[in-house]
Formats: sequence, structure tokens, C-alpha cells
Amino acid sequence: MPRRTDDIVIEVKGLTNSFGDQVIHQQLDLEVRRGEILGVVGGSGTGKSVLMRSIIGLQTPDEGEITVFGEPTIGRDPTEATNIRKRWGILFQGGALFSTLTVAENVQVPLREFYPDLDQALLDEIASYKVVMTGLDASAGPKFPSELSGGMKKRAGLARALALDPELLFLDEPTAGLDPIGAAAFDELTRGLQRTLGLTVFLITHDLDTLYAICDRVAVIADQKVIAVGTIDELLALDHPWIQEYFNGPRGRAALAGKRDIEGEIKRRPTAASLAATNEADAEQGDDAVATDAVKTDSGTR
Ligand SMILES: Nc1ncnc2c1ncn2[C@@H]1O[C@H](COP(=O)(O)OP(=O)(O)OP(=O)(O)O)[C@@H](O)[C@H]1O
Repeated sequence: MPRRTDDIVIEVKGLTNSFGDQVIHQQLDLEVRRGEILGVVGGSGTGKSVLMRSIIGLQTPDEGEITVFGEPTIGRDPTEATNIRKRWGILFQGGALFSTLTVAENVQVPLREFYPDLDQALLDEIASYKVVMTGLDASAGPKFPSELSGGMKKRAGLARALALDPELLFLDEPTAGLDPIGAAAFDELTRGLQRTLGLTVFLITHDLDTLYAICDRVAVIADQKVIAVGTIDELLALDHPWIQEYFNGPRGRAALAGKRDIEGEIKRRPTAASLAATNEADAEQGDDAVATDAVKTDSGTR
């Protein structure tokens, strides 16, 4: 049955991006469906962030068409695109908080930009609500980013991304740099918010555990294109070498061994027991290097 156009939140057609002689994307196509968490993976430098920047209008491509909520985003004057920009929130790599502003003031930045007439009392109220919504204690509001841990900074960045009650959330490597427990908690937060708020999420990640735990579909970027998009099971059925290496390599198998899918509950990251099972299977195959790698995943190497 044909998919209704309003089920597609982001549509990218024929996207070509280059920097000088370096071609990043060539005729790349992608659709993101309403209400899904779409994971975007690919080797380092394959252009995941450039794709995100193209979608949000920060990068002008050489060619191609991009629509978000049915409206084109390429080459739009920022004021003209205000109505679309209001409907999304972005968590850039590392949080990208303004270091001279407190957490609450950071959250208020988009509110001030899009709703300049809001009074301070309301700004404060909305900011404290968003801070708590991301699992931070209310006492984090008056703190500066330098006073926060890495995980707290990500949550503060997420609070800012949620400031305008977006329908669409862009997350660029949200769990990078977090320890496995912090990363699992962030996954859980993302999934919980996505379900509660009905968000569509475009999530760039290298984190296999995140893919298994919360992504509905995964898009793979290689050879300057999206070479495949589907559930992990669908991707595993393909025989592209990068896909096989990525999902069926030692870390992929460790992530798979640790996933747990209980109705209504988040899938979990690898447990010591599941990793031991993976290692045992590898040892049986005489693959010691693989076993060592799998353990590294659990000990924080991400
Ligand atoms: N403004 C720019 N000027 C020149 N080259 C750029 C620019 N932005 C990105 N690139 C290049 O484009 C390529 C893709 O970069 P991008 O950041 O999108 O990769 P990525 O897939 O997100 O990588 P990673 O997983 O390492 O974050 C890289 O080779 C990068 O050096």
C-alpha cells in the first residue's frame, strides 16, 4: 500500500554534497517516517553530520531536494523557515551548550528566539520543567555547563532541544563519551520521551547498543549514499560487506547478545552474563581476538 505523504516527516532526494574535490554524498535518498526512531550509521567521515546539517538547512548541497514536514529546507531564508525550525529540536555532538549561560538560560535561548514576548517568569517555569523532564535535578538549572558531568551536559542539551515542544528531534551521537550505564540511561530517556511526546527521532550514532535498544529502523550510509534502510534484521539479511562487518562483527554480536525485548520495556545493553555467553561462543570457534573485543564493549570502549 502506498505510504501517505504526511507519514513522511523528512524526505531527501538526490542529495549531492562535496567540499572541493571531496564528494561526500552522491544522489543520496532517504525517508524518515513519522513517529519512528531512525538510526543513521556509517563509517567515520561518511557524511552523517553533513546529512543532518543539510536537512536542517545549515549546509547548502550541490544538488538535491529536501523537505521536512512537506516543506523544502534548502536555500530557505532563515526567517522564512521559522515555522519549520520551530517544529524541530537539535542535540548537537557534545551538547553544544553556551558556556557562559546557565543550564536554564541555555534552555531559554530558543524560547527567546522564537517567542520574544514571553515574560521572564514563564521562561523560568518552562526551563525548569524541561530540565526536570530530562531527568536532571531542578538544582541543575542555575549551574553552568562547566559544573556538569558529561551525561548531565547531554541531558541539558536535550532539555534545550525540547524547549519548543518539537515534533522532530535530531540527535548527533548522543551517547558518545558516556559510560555504558550512562549511555543506557540516555537511551531509555530518549525512548521514553519519544513515546510520551510522540516524537520522530533522527539519531546519528556509532553505538550498536543504542541501535538495538531503541531504533525502529536503521539507515546505513556508505559509498556516498544510503545503501540500505530497514530493521536490523532486514539489514542483517543483506550481504554488503560493511553491514556484515558492522552488525556481525564482535561488537555487533555482543550488542545482539545483550538485547532484551520485553513488552513495553526498554531493551537492555549487554550484561556480564550475555557477554560471557558471546565470549564462550567465540572461544568455541577459537576466536580469542573476538572474545577480547566483546569484553572491551562492556568495559566502556565505545
Ligand atoms: N565544512 C566542511 N568543510 C570541508 N570538509 C568538511 C566540512 N564538513 C565536513 N567535511 C568533511 O566531510 C566529511 C564527512 O563529515 P561528517 O562530519 O559528516 O562525517 P561523519 O560521518 O559524521 O563522521 P564521524 O562519524 O566521524 O562523526 C569528512 O571528511 C569531513 O572532513
